[in-house]
Amino acid sequence: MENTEIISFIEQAIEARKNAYTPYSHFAVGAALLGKTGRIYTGCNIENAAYTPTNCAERTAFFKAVSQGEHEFSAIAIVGGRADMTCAQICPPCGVCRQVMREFCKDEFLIYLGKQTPEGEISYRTMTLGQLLPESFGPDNL
Ligand SMILES: O=c1ccn([C@H]2C[C@H](O)[C@@H](CO)O2)c(=O)[nH]1
Ligand SMILES: [Zn+2]
Repeated sequence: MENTEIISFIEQAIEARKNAYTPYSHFAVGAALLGKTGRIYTGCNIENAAYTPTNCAERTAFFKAVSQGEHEFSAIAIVGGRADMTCAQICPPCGVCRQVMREFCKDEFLIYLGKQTPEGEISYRTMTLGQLLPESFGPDNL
């Protein structure tokens, strides 16, 4: 993906973040997941009064995609921050989401950690799954 494509990919994560359901943490996260078919699946975090059933934005995107028959992915964009603010700082995926990524993606899977200034300027850091989850346990280990 070239830079302008990555920016519009991150914009889709920013748009998905608007649907985050976060009455407990007030921390809203959005994700956009690019399947190898070219389709994009978005997700937001969805919290729960019992707390532990909470689903992260990244897993929402993965589970939507898999439930629609897509199993191979190239990249994910993630943005997050206080619900009443723009995502001014990057939001790395939690360990559970990294492991869910590992189920469907190899070390080369691209993770764009986006952020946006209150003025609207978007920037990002590019990481791979191999960097965020080294020496991982995956389907090949069984
Ligand atoms: O990468 C992350 C980190 C946190 N969260 C959610 C879980 C919870 O709803 C809130 C605070 O942890 O943010 C995500 O969706 N993705
Ligand atoms: Zn997570």
